Amino acid sequence: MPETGSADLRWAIGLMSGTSLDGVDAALVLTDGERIAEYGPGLTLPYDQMLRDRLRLLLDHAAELSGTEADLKDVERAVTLRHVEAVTALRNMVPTIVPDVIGFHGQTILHQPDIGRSWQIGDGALLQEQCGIPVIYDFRARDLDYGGEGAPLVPVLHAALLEREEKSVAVLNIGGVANVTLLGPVQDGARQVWACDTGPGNALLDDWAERHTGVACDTDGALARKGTVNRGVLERLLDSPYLKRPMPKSLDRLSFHGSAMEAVQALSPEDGAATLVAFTVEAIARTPMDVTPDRWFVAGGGRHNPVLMDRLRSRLGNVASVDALGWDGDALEAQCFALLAVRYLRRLPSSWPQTTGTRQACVAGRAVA
Ligand SMILES: Nc1ncnc2c1ncn2[C@@H]1O[C@H](COP(=O)(O)OP(=O)(O)OP(=O)(O)O)[C@@H](O)[C@H]1O
Ligand SMILES: CC(=O)N[C@H]1[C@@H]2OC[C@@H](O2)[C@@H](O)[C@@H]1O[C@H](C)C(=O)O
Repeated sequence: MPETGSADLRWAIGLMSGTSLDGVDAALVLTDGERIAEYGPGLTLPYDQMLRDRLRLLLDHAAELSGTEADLKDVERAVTLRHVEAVTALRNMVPTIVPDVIGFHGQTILHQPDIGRSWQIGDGALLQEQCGIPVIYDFRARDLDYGGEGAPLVPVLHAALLEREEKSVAVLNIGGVANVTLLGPVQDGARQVWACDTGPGNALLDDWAERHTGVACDTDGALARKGTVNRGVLERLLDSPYLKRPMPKSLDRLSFHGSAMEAVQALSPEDGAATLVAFTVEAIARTPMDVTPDRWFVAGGGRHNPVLMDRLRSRLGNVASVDALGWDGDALEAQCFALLAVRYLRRLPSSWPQTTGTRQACVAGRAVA
C-alpha cells in the first residue's frame, strides 16, 4: 500500500465501455499508479437500445468508415455524453472528493492489430470540457506503434493487485471477448507476466440469445443450461489457427463472428447456447501457456453466468470469481483505466513484450491538449 500522504497519490476516475456494448463502467480509486490505496465507488450506466443499435451498426461496418462520417461523429458525441453522465453520477456519490484525472478508454469499434490499428471512439476534449477534469485517453495507440497488439492492458492491474500472491495464478476477464493474465510463480522476488485474448467471451452467446429470445444475453445461462454441447460443431469452432498461436495475441469483437454463427446455425437455441459456452471455455483451456496456474480467478460479466462458471470449474479445476479476493469484478476494467491514467502522468509503462508483444515497455495514453 502506498502511504496515504504520498505525493504521487491521486483520485482517478476510470471509464470503460466494453465490447458487450452494454454501457459505461465508471470507477473511482486513489492510486499512485502502482497500487490501489483506496477504493471509491463504481457504477454502470447502460446504453439505451437506440445507442446500442447504432454502435452495433458502426461496429459491423467500421472497416469501411473513414472517420469523418456525420453519423459516426453523432454516435461518438452520444457515447461521450453518456460518459459525462457516468462521471457526474459517480461524483455525486462522493461529493467531497475532487478527482485529479480521468482515464477514458472509449468504445472500441474496430481492432486490427495486424495492421497496427485499434479504433476507440470518444471525444476526450469534450469529456474534459464537460467534466472540468484532465482526461487521458487513446491508451492503445503507442503500444501498436511499438509493434504490439494494443491489448490487453489490464494485466498491469491484475499484477499489482496480486503482488503478494507467490504462486502461479491466472486472472480471466470474460466480457464480450475473453482475456487472461497469467502470473508466474514468484522466484527470487520477481515473476513473469503473460497475457492475451483467449477467444470469445460472451459476445457470440449474446448475439445468439438476442436472435432467439430477443433478450440481449443468456441471462443466468437459462438457454445453455437446457442444451447439449454438439461435439462436432465445437471441434469445428475450435479448429482456428488463432487458438494455437502463442501469447501475446488479441481479438476484435467480431473475430469469430461469421464462422461461429454459421457453425451453430442449424442447432436448437439451447444446444447452440451450450455449444457457444463450451467454445468460450475450451478456447481458454487450450490457450498455450508457459506455466500451469494453480488457481483461476474470473472477472467480467461472464462470471454471472453459472453455466459458464460450472463448465470452467469442471474443465480447469480451481476456479473462483475475483470477488473471492475482495475485488469488484464488475468495476475492475474501469479501475484499470484509472490506474493507467495515473501511470501515464508518472510516465510508468503499462504494457510489456510478454503482455502485448510491444517491442519495449510502453507508456499508455495521451493527454487531451
Ligand atoms: N446474469 C447474467 N447471466 C448471463 N450473462 C451475464 C449476466 N450478467 C452479465 N452477463 C454477461 O456479461 C456481459 C457483460 O460483461 P462485461 O461488462 O464484462 O463486458 P464488457 O466489459 O462490455 O466486455 P469486454 O471486457 O470484452 O470489453 C453481458 O453481455 C452478458 O453476456
Ligand atoms: C481492443 C479492445 O477494446 N479490446 C478489449 C476487449 O475486451 C476484452 C479484451 O478484448 C481486451 O483485449 C480489451 O479490453 C481490456 C480492458 C484490456 O485491454 O485489457
